[in-house]
Amino acid sequence: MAHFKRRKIAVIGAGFTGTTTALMIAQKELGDVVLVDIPSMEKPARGKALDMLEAGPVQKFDAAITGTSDYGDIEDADMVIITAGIPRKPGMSRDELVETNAGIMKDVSAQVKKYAPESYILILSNPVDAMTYTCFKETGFPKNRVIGQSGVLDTARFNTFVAQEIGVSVEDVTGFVLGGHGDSMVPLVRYSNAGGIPLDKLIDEERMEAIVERTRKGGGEIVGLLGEGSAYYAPAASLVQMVEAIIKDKKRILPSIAYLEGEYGYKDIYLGVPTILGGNGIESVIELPLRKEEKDALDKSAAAVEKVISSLKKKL
Ligand SMILES: NC(=O)c1ccc[n+]([C@@H]2O[C@H](COP(=O)([O-])OP(=O)(O)OC[C@H]3O[C@@H](n4cnc5c(N)ncnc54)[C@H](O)[C@@H]3O)[C@@H](O)[C@H]2O)c1
Ligand SMILES: O=C(O)C[C@H](O)C(=O)O
Repeated sequence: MAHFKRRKIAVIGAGFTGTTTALMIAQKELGDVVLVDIPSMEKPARGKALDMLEAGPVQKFDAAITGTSDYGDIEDADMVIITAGIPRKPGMSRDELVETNAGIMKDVSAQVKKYAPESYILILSNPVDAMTYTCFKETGFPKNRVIGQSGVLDTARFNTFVAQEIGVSVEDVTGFVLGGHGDSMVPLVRYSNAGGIPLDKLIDEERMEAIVERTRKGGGEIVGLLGEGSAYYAPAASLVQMVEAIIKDKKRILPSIAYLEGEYGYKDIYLGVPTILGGNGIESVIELPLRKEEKDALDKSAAAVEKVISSLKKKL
């Protein structure tokens, strides 16, 4: 007889992005959440989990949320979201986090491989393209189950700025951002629209270029304003959209950091591309024809990611 159970979703790193993601998952009743942090942070992780749990009766959600430092508690998780790692400080690039966060990513990946070998992994820790590559190599999981988040967030930023510029609902704006999660990411204006209307019919070239530039530097803008730490509300919302696409087998067209084996002309790299996200994780990568200037911009972004990955390859 069938016995239905809630999904088990592990969130590694009980900091700003991890806890915000956990709360949003619970609010949407996507599954029970296990929040994991290092032993010295176990008590705060348990405290935050309990606090969120107690929001359930008010907000009317049923989801168990627990905090722990014991990786045994993620056993047989259906999905693992990795947010463990340090954020950048004002003036730093994400790539400067690579040494510290690669060490953390290796440790976490080994634990996920041991305790949740069938899980789908979503990675947030920066520099996220290279961290997703690290997790892929360390776990040996198939590429459809190791997925990085950046494009949903970068597109959300682009959509926000476009909607503000033309004074319309964010719901009507569909942006499109390709490439690595760095300042050379590639917002593709030609494939973006508002209510189906191409953006060049609504926004002049100079204003559009300013929006593209602001999108590229969107993470840094928030790092500068916060003074300490980096963005977490929109990153968490972006992760949750990807979790939902997979758990509900929605087959959404969303940008993911995917392992490429020849798509767009790149091999053995993780990079942001349009994908179909469904019950099997990344079910396919959508390849689009690019104009020369678009492909040049993507090449530049891929080269920046490749440089960070190469620095890690010797140690993987
Ligand atoms: N890809 C993106 O779009 C995106 C967006 C936002 C943040 N980020 C990145 O996500 C990471 C986390 O950001 P944050 O704001 O949550 O930082 P944070 O400092 O608030 O939280 C990170 C947590 O990870 C924990 N941690 C460290 N090592 C661990 C380990 N081995 N196991 C379990 N937990 C461990 C820390 O104790 C801390 O609680 C950063 O690297 C940040 O740059 C990426
Ligand atoms: O900017 C950062 O360092 C965090 C994250 O990658 C973001 O884009 O908000």
